[in-house]
Amino acid sequence: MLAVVPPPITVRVPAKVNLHLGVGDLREDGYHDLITVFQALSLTDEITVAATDDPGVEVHGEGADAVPAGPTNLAWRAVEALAAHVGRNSADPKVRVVINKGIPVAGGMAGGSADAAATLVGLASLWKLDIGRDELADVAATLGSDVPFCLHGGNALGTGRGERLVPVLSRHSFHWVLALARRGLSTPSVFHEMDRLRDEGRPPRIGSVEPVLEALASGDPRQLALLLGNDLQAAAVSLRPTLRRTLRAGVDAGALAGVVSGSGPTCAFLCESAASAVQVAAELSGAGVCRTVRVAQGPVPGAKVVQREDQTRPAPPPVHA
Ligand SMILES: C[C@@](CO)(OP(=O)(O)O)[C@H](O)COP(=O)(O)OP(=O)(O)OC[C@H]1O[C@@H](n2ccc(N)nc2=O)[C@H](O)[C@@H]1O
Ligand SMILES: Nc1ncnc2c1ncn2[C@@H]1O[C@H](COP(=O)(O)OP(=O)(O)O)[C@@H](O)[C@H]1O
Repeated sequence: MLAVVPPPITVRVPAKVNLHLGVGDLREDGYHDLITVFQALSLTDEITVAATDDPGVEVHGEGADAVPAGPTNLAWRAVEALAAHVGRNSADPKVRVVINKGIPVAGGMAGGSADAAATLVGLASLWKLDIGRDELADVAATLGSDVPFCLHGGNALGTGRGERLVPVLSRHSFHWVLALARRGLSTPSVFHEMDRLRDEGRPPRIGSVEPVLEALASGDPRQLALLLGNDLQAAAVSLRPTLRRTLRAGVDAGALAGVVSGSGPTCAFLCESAASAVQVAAELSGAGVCRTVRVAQGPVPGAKVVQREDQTRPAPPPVHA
């Protein structure tokens, strides 16, 4: 009898920006306690998981060369973790993962975490698992601090390492311009640099989170712009001093405010409207302060299976007169 091979599953997953990233002291386990407000943005990766006799990971798209295609890829670690969790053979999971990157690599936008979250959602569907989002989030948290939020999407308040989430309501969409850098920054190095700067007595810590939650609820981008804050920003700028110029250029171009996204080096600029974001993006891309710019909006949903009719279709062949 012929075995029925399930069709491949494609999952779309968003990047994140931290609207507020308050970092506590270094813990004994090497992590820092965080109080953060995440927002999921319409800058996405697409992951396809398929049953196969030729297992492995393929990476395509922007920055693919900088992403490991072997067992250290976070998506592959997600395959192994979920297989082990549900009692499948994690040493030979017979799965192929194809990653299409749209999220900048090592950009402080949770690209690797997004791929891990998408892989969990894809495999739950491919393997027809009877597993709830909470159980999936527990597996996600073993893979990285940001992975649960990539499953969750929307807006959320993150505590602990960032893995404990409470949904946060917001009104309206917010419009962003993202300035992508030529080279990434390593997350652990930025946390180390922040500890070093604190040992030297600098810099001041950001304010409390409550006003940020109120601004999100109000939906007023001007109110939110005044409150964007990131305790890792000074460390990212210390390691990459050109970011100071990028942050200034975005505001000069008409953004309401700019902030380094997570551990950087991507800079995120909050704009008044969709039209303003397009204008800011055009001006910023001519300013020579970043590799490229993207326009995005948030919040958007977390990792989600792409229904067949929504899948990115190949471009139609050119029509000749
Ligand atoms: C800084 C943030 C903010 O959202 O995002 P990114 O800039 O990476 O996107 C996250 O906390 C990153 O989360 P993630 O990228 O999943 O980090 P993990 O793999 O869990 O940890 C990588 C390393 O970062 C440091 N780390 C991470 C999280 C945390 N709360 N405290 C830490 O000190 C530790 O040195 C850890 O070994
Ligand atoms: N699927 C993946 N996508 C991107 N990076 C990955 C992936 N798997 C492992 N990595 C590694 O994780 C590092 C951090 O990348 P990423 O998650 O994109 O950035 P950040 O932690 O700044 O949000 C990269 O330098 C890369 O080597």
